[in-house]
Amino acid sequence: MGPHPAVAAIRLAVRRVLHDVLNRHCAQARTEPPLVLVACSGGADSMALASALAFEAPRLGVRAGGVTVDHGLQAGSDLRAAEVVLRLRSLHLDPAEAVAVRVGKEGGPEAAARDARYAALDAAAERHGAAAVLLGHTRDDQAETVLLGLARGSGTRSLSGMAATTGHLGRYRRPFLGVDRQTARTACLIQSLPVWDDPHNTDPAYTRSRLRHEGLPALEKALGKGVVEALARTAQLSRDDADALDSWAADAERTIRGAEGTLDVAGLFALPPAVRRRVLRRAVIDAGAPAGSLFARHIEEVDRLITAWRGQGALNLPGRVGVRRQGGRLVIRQG
Ligand SMILES: Nc1ncnc2c1ncn2[C@@H]1O[C@H](COP(=O)(O)OP(=O)(O)OP(=O)(O)O)[C@@H](O)[C@H]1O
Repeated sequence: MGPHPAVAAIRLAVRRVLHDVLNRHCAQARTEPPLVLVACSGGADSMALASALAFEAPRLGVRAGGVTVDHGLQAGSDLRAAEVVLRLRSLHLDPAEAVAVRVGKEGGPEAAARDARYAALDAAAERHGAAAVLLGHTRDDQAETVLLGLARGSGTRSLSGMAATTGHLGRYRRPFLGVDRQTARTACLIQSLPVWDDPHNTDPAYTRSRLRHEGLPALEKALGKGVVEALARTAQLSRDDADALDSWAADAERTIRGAEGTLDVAGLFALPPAVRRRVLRRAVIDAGAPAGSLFARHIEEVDRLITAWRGQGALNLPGRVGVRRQGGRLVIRQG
């Protein structure tokens, strides 16, 4: 008898990614087997991921380990991290380690914890020479990300949600973007994997938690099942659109950029708005604005300097970046 369908589904998802990691590794003419780490919070999604990695890796000649990050935000978080390490070891993942981080305040508590976590995962990947780090984001997480983007009035890039492959040299992989959360949970149950339920995930103080427990169920009630799948599909379609527009913008930019920090207004004006906004966003980031603090409304303000005000106009953006219209040029500079 084969494995339970939920277990088969998570293993297949991981196998696909490992094949890809192996192909890339071989293309680099490496002789030693690649190391793949799972980023594990101890929650159901990443425990299911750890179990599938532990099962598939030895069959494909891949070394597998795990890292858990202790954000130090709750009492006893160090004990929990130590327990996650024991669980990873019991799956024969080696290395298995806990990394403690200091969470700053920049951008709010959730963003600060995320930044600290990725910095720690990057450092762990470098330390161990890992070819890839697996993250347990599921299709439901993807649907939530798309809905949050819609509610904020975001463009196609934000609506494309999380990428399956991302980070330095495509280090981060999300094998479960096509797997729903219930499947991951069932796989944990079937395999008797102990999981830790993060209280933040059910705390109505958090937007994502309200969306998960109230918003999406209400949508499904109104529109029928399949909303999560449809939103995840929207993410993929938006990603394709955003990639195409990005490459159009990169081409356009070459002809529109003048001396350092200037753009040709007539050239910008001739572009379709979606392409123009991309060129502007890149120019503003290049001038020193932090990408994370730059929202669609900022770029719309810059855009209005080109489309609505003829001749003059100036504005200030995050990162002390100033934009001013000077005749036929848009000057974007920090300072
Ligand atoms: N403390 C942590 N240590 C290591 N990896 C983490 C940690 N927190 C999150 N991750 C990684 O990021 C992924 C997404 O985490 P997030 O908390 O947003 O989602 P989740 O749906 O609650 O996942 P999980 O059930 O695995 O906790 C996790 O599946 C895991 O791979």
